[in-house]
Amino acid sequence: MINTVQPIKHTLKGSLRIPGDKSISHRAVLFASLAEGESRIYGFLHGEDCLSTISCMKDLGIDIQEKHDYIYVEGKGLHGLREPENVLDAGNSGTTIRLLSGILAGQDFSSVLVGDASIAKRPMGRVTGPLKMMNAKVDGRAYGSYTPLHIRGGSLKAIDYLSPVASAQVKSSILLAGLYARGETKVTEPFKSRDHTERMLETFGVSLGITDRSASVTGGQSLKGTEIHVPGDISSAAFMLVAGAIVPGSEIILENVGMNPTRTGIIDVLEQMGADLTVNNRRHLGGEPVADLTICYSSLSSVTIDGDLIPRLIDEIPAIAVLATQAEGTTVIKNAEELKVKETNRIDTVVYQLKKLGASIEPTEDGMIIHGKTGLHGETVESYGDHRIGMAMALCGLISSTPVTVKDTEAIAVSYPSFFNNLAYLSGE
Ligand SMILES: O=C(O)C1=C[C@@H](OP(=O)(O)O)[C@@H](O)[C@H](O)C1
Ligand SMILES: C=C(OP(=O)(O)O)C(=O)O
Repeated sequence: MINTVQPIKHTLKGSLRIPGDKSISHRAVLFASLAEGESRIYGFLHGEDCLSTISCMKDLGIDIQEKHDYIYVEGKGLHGLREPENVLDAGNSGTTIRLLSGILAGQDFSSVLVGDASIAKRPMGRVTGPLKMMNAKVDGRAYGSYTPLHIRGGSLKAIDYLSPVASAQVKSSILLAGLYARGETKVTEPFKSRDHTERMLETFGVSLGITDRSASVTGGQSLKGTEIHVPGDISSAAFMLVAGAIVPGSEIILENVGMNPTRTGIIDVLEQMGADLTVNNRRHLGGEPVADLTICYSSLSSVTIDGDLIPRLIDEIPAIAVLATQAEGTTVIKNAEELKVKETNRIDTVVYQLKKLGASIEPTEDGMIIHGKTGLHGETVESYGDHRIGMAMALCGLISSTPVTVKDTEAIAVSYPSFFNNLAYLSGE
């Protein structure tokens, strides 16, 4: 699928309810499946990644049904999964394959996990390594470093793991395996990563030990079915925040956006850049903070983004790079080498596609440098099947002198299926 985005004739105006958070939707389905009794998930994201999680859990014998306004899951308890008859397909979703690996490490049966061509290039050793330390039998290409993964779980031993990367997927995978291990399993990270697993396990009745950069769980605790309300995804909201900040005259209201502090790096960056952003109606939805955001166009200045801010905005960097092209001065993004192992190498894909549109941007070993403010012009750009690259390029079309054509935009359905509809609504079409 190819989409051409025309330069905006007027402004972006209106109020949107952002679709459900992808990270939280995955976890809700996984944990509800492992819980005892029924769960209902409201506000679930019907993105392709989360649908991959549902389909894997169905293949593991869980009854999951789509109801009018919620997803019904009949949990079978920690030991209620059945050996799948076929390979489990995670599609494009790193979260699915890595979190599920942790769960499968605790199962006394054999399973094979695969994904698409992008997943085949992404590192799995970061989870299979510690899972092997816990005594799971895991194999795959390069000794379990790449898919397909074969996991035969069983009785696990607890570990105290010092993760070399700040990754919620690594942390979550090990903690989930830890539910099946004897004793206390602990993960410590260089910087705190998103903590949705810890918060939601608590909602399901599991007690955890949490410190600044570590989380621990004692094995053998059971999960109890519950109701989950999924907030809007700040990573999807980020694209609309950037759109509102760069299209002159815009005013956009985004309702019900997740404001978990481990995810709000984009808010900090917008504020530091001088964006006209207001956060209203702060409240809690289940175990997560949410708010309504109003973004208006304003002039922007450059920032430096590094250190512990990086895990708090890692998925927003493609959108932030577009924002930085419209900010006066030089924006530097560093310590973001994790970008290289996402759906694409997002340092390369962001830099080379933005360059095609006239941006002054260069790659570095661990990030990028963007000189602003530059005008952008129309061109045909690639998304390389990466949802966030596709959306970032589409934003450029709103402010370019001539239309921007983005290739392979079907990938956007991975996280934000209504992206183009939402943009069309805001532009009054
Ligand atoms: O746990 C999660 O839901 C996610 C964690 C992050 O990945 P890493 O754990 O690889 O940092 C993020 O980039 C991904 O989109 C979702
Ligand atoms: C990296 C992402 O997701 P995942 O790792 O689940 O594929 C993302 O959504 O940007």
